[in-house]
Amino acid sequence: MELILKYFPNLSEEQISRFQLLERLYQDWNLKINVVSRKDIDELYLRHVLHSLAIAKIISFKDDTQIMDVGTGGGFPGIPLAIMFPNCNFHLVDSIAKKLKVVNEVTEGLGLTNVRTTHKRVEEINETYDFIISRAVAVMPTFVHWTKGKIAKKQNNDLKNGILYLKGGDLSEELKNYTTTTIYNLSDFYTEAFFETKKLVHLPQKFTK
Ligand SMILES: C[S@@+](CC[C@H](N)C(=O)[O-])C[C@H]1O[C@@H](n2cnc3c(N)ncnc32)[C@H](O)[C@@H]1O
Repeated sequence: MELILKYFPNLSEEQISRFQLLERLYQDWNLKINVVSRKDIDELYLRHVLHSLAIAKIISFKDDTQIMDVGTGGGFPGIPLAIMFPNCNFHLVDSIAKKLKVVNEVTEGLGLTNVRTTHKRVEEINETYDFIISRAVAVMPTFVHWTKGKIAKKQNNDLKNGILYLKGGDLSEELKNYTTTTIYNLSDFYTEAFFETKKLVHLPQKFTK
């Protein structure tokens, strides 16, 4: 938890208690339904929470921003961001029901009212969002194809509506067709070795049509 406060020192009491509660909730639920690897549970705050919150290092979502987390798995990056932005709406989607069971239990345990979940493939979702967030789900061309037409035209935030994708490694080949993409190195935000090769990609709306 100190790790979170190191990079996000201005959290409210409610946010701090929710972030603290996360560890126990994931430990408990992970014993029943394994959605996070053992090693990752031991380093939940580093590998999952802080990693998810990298998105909050480049954007402070305005109130009422609509966000979909595609392939949320156990709730990342959606859950930490829903704690961070309690006045934004998060739609967490995954094609595997048992993962969403954990997400629903954690959401309830935290008392979050800004999270809903849907058990579907993202291709079957017919809504629009200001931002589509994701981590480790598909290569970018596939992801762009799946999420086509799901970004709202109206802009409410300083950053252009679009995809915010957490990725690792060399992205030059995968992103060569998306020329106005911005790639953020997470090592610019965080000093831990885990983030050395990690990136956050922002693909603005016009490339997601
Ligand atoms: C490697 S896991 C990543 C989970 C989570 N985002 C994280 O970073 O911890 C990929 C997840 O994407 C989901 N997924 C893959 N293709 C999908 C699709 N077309 N629609 C919805 N979910 C999908 C899988 O069920 C799985 O839970």
